[in-house]
Amino acid sequence: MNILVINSGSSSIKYQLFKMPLQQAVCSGLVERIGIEGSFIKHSVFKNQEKTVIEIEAFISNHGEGLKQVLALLSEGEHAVISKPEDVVAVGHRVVHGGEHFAGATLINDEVKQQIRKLFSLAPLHNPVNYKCIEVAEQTFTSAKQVAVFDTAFHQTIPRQAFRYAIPEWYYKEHSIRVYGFHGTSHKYVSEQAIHSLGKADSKIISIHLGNGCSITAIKNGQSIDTSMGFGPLSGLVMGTRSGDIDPSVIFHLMEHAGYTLEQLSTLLNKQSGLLGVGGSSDMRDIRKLISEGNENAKLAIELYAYRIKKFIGSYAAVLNGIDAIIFTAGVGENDLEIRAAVCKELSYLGIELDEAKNKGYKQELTDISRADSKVKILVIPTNEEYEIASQCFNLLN
Ligand SMILES: Nc1ncnc2c1ncn2[C@@H]1O[C@H](COP(=O)(O)OP(=O)(O)O)[C@@H](O)[C@H]1O
Ligand SMILES: CC(=O)OP(=O)(O)O
Ligand SMILES: [Mg+2]
Repeated sequence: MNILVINSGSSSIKYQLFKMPLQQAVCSGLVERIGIEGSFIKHSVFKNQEKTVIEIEAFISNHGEGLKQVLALLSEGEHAVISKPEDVVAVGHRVVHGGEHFAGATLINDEVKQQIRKLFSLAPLHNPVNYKCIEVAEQTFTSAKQVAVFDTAFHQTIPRQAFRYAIPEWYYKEHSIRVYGFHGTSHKYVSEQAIHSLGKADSKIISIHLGNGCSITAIKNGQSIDTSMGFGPLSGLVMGTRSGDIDPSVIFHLMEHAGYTLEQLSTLLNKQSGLLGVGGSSDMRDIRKLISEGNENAKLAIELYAYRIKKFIGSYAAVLNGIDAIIFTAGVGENDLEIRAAVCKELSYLGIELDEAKNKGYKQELTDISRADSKVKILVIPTNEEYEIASQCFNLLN
C-alpha cells in the first residue's frame, strides 16, 4: 500500500511516498525557503536501485502552492510515480499542535479538523500550513484516508512538575495552559535510533533538534520527561525567526511604553527574532556566509544560539541525573559542524568530549562523533519524521 507523507514545517515541506509494509521509499523531496528568496524543490525518485534527482528553482510564496507543484511531480511527466490519485491509499500529515486531545496518530474527520483550527493561534507558523496541506491533499486524493500525526504526542509522558507552569490551576483547567512540547515525531525517531545503537533501553538521552524551529528534549527509558518548547513552539532555544525564551516582562514593557499590539508582539517574537532578528537571516547557511564576510551581528547570533543550547544541556543533565548520549539532528544539527563544535566546547565537566575529525567527517548517517574517552556519546542522527509518520499511519490503518 502506498502512503504519502507530508511534513510541513515553518519554512519547508518535506514529503516521501512509501510502499508499506516494505518501508520502501518510492520518492522523496523537499520544498525549501518557502516565502523567502531562493525557494526551490528537490525531488528524488528511486527506481531499480537508481536515484533520479529533479531540481526546480522558482519563487514559492506559500505552502499550498508548493504542495500543488509537488503533487504534479508525483503524477505527471517521465518520472511520475503514480498513475492516478487512487494509487495513494493514505496520506500522513504532520500536524504540529494537537493540544491535549491527541496522543497518537488520528484519522482526520471534520471534528479533528476543527480541533486543528482551534489551535491555530497557539502554533501560528505551523497549524495553518499543516491545515492547508490537509485541504490540498483531500482535494487531490479524494479516496485516500487522511491521517494526522502530532508533534505534541511524544511529549504526553512529561510529568506534571515539568508540564505545569507555576500559575493557578484554574488556567490549566479552564484554558489548558501547560507545556505541550513539539518536534515529538523527530525526538521519538532519533532517540529510538540512539537506544538501538547504544543497546540500552534505559538510556538517558538529550535530543537536540535544530531546524528552522529548534527544541531540546530530555528522554529517559525512551520517554520524553522534559522539553524546551512549551505551550506553543516559541519558547526555549534560539531559532530561525523565533526568539526562544524571553522574560515576559519584555512584552509588558513594549505594550505599555511602546504601544505594541498583540499582533505586533506575535510577529516580533515568531517571525522577526532569532537568527533573523539578531544576525540578518533565518537560514544558517546565510548566517555562515555573513560571518565569513566579517558581519558581527551574524557572529553574535551564533553565539546566542549555541550558548542557549549549552545551557539546556546542563539543565537536562540535572533533570536526568546523568547523560548517556546527546543527539544532534535536523537541518542545522545534521549539516552545521561548527554549531556542534561550539555547543560541545567546554562541556568536559559533564563528560562530553567531541572528536573534531569525526565531527568534520560526518556523512548523513548515524555517527558517534565523540572521542574514545568521552563518557557521553555524541550522536548525529538524520531525522526521518516522514518514515515515523508512515509507520504510525500504517499501524493505525491495520
Ligand atoms: N548545509 C547546511 N549548513 C548549515 N545549515 C543548513 C544546511 N542545510 C540546511 N541548513 C539549515 O537547516 C535549516 C532548516 O532545517 P529543517 O530541519 O529543514 O527545518 P524545518 O523542518 O523547520 O523547515 C535551514 O534554516 C538551514 O539554516
Ligand atoms: C514545531 C516547529 O518548530 O517546527 P519546525 O521546526 O518545522 O518549524
Ligand atoms: Mg522540520
